[in-house]
Amino acid sequence: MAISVAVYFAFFGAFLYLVGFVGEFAFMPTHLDKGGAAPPLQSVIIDIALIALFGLQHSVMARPGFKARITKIIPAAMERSVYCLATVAALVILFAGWHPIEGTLWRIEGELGQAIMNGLFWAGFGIVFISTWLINHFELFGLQQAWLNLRGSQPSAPVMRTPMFYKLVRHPIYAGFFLAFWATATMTYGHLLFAVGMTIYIMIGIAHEERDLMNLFGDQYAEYRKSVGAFIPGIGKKA
Ligand SMILES: C[S@@+](CC[C@H](N)C(=O)[O-])C[C@H]1O[C@@H](n2cnc3c(N)ncnc32)[C@H](O)[C@@H]1O
Repeated sequence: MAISVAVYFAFFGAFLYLVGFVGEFAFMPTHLDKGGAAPPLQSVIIDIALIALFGLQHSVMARPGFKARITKIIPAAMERSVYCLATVAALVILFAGWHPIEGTLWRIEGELGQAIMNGLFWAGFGIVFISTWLINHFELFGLQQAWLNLRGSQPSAPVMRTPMFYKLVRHPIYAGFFLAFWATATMTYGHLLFAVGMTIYIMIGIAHEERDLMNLFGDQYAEYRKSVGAFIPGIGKKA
């Protein structure tokens, strides 16, 4: 339980850092436009490697086969916390190792345009945060599993949830991340590389996640895919 609480706060800290990192707040020690210096090609290679490391950790450790193997070594009640801890490690490596790439794809000069982009950025991270509560915040970050274990209870069977945003789209967390990553008044090449890399990773991750959800919830999830869009209401329904 103590480990899970510590991991929860570490994860929360990493999430807050991510907001400042993507938002490129001046007071951050590093952000998408502030970090190590290297020639452009070297920076691109380093950044792609950092995104790939995060993507691999996040995808491989989320699969049922990996969970089955790791719970032979660690207690099942700790599995999600270990996953979150590994995510924190991958994020810290990315935050520390990021190399900005000079050059700008677009820059919005007008105050209204900047305010709109800023609003979309905050809306994106807001949607992510709220959506974690709509699924099950404490279960997503491993606290519920540790708490039940402490009380000697077994976790109940997984439940498919479709409240609020989930009635409109199947992936509000990922839609929120897309908004937060792409909505910027100044799109530098470094920011662009991050947004493209994370978008590719999420799209690959979704294919695996939906396959797992189909196996877990069967017809219930199949019906959901038929009637609810992926990121934008009504778009991306799957027969
Ligand atoms: C990081 S969350 C992302 C959830 C969703 N793809 C989204 O973008 O909002 C991934 C976890 O949510 C679970 N999950 C996804 N959709 C769900 C739903 N409708 N009900 C319950 N759990 C869900 C997956 O099994 C996985 O453990």
